[in-house]
Amino acid sequence: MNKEIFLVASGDLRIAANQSCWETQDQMEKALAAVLEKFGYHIKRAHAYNPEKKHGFIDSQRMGIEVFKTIDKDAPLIVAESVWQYSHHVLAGLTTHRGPILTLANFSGQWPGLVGLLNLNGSLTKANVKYSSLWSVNFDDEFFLNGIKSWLSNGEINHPETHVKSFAAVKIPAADEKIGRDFAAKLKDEKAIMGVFDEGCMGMFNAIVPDDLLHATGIFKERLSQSTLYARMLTVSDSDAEKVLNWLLDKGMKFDWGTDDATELTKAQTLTQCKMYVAALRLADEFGCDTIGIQYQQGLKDLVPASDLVEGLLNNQDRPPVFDENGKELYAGEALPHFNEVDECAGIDGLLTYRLWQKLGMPGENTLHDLRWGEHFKSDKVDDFVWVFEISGAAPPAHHVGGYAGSDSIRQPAMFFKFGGGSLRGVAKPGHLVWSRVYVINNELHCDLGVGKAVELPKEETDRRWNETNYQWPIMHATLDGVTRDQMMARHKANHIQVVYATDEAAAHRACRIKAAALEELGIKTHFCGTVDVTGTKFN
Ligand SMILES: C[C@H](O)[C@@H](O)[C@@H](O)C(=O)CO
Repeated sequence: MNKEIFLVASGDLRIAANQSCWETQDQMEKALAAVLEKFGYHIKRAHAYNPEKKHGFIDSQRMGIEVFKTIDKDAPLIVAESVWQYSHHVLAGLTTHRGPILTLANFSGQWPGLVGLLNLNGSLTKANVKYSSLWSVNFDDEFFLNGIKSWLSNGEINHPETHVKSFAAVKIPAADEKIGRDFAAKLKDEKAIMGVFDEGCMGMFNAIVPDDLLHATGIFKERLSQSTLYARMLTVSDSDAEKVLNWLLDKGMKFDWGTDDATELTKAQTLTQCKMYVAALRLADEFGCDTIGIQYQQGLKDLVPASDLVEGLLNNQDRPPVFDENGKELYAGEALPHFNEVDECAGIDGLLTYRLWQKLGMPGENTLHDLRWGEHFKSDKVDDFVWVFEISGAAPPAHHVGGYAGSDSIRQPAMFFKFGGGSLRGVAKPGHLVWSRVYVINNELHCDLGVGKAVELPKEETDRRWNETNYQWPIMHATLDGVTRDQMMARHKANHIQVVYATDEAAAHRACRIKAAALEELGIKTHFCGTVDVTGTKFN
């Protein structure tokens, strides 16, 4: 391989995020350069630090296109990430790059860099761009060194996928298959509407499902606008907003209110969020939506506080009642599954899972999380690699220890959310899980799924993990059965992962099989990851 390797770093659109994260990115690039020098390779940054902006990231699609004009198309190229990044900043350039591409991140939770890497990988996969990927805590471990040697000598890294079994290659019990297929056939026949409040959040190309692929599942998009949502918020009365807030306070939910609008959560911000909650349900009802996604970024973030509290409430079956202007209760007694950051892949999954779980007699509340980071943890209750699943919004209080009373709302970090607003935060209760992810590859919908557990960690460890990441956001301590950290990182084609609880371990395995059959019936090719009891013999 050419001894000179180009490096690009895609960043956020929000200048405050790019400035806050620059130091970490710079340190990471220096550590990487030192390792590559040892192997006789030299890094050439394709874009310089910008002293006026005070960061060295590609911060727009236009800038990315201009930077790629200066890169030799046949040269080896590393996309190095230690921050949350917008994939479309570099996607255009990467689609026409001919040399070997390596996407790489430091395995750290400080900023959502791993989340950015996984989004980029999912986006490149959907765009049919060939790439290799690597991650490392200090760039000195065997896994990383073997990977980088392989890339430097062959221009590629092949991560084994021995933990994956495709649905087409196994035989699940006929009774499970029938339940899943019958359920999905009905869903497909009856059809469903996915309300999309402004498509394409934060450059997440992988999160946009092409309409023709979606239509084949029986789901159709209703393209809605966040401008309409804002206009509708203006029509919600103060007393309707107060009723929502009082309902939450009566349930015991806590709000970390202060008085400084710029740095603290204020009651006024929370009340605006309550108006958004009411407006979202009224609009969803008006358009007959079965699920909705509000992106918040690009547009709404410049007008009002964050949508995160709203998203968590919508995803919970027990939630403040909302009425239309004629007094009819909307979606009475039901959640309105919400896909955070308008991640349409999660939207398909969230809707199907909510309804299927109810059919199976289990609570249907589910959510996406970011696959944020993780570390091995050993105690008398767990000895495993424990992931930090964490997301700014969308986690339903039903997932939290103590429900509403165990949940609180903390001001969103100013670097991402200048108008504040609170989260709906809690610690996910211990229990058995089914995890999944729908993604696009070769212009087809696929889904990986498996089983795992939300585990209990000591309070100090929860606090440590929160402080290493975003203490404002809901957290789940998750272990994945039969899938190692590196298998997960190598295979997962998205920044998000969907999770739902099952009543016990046997139910998790059975529901995972049934869900796979349902997805197959919708035309989504499924793949069991890890030690799923596909034959249904382990728990008899
Ligand atoms: C606020 C941040 O940009 C987050 O939205 C980001 O880390 C994500 O959640 C990406 O999925």
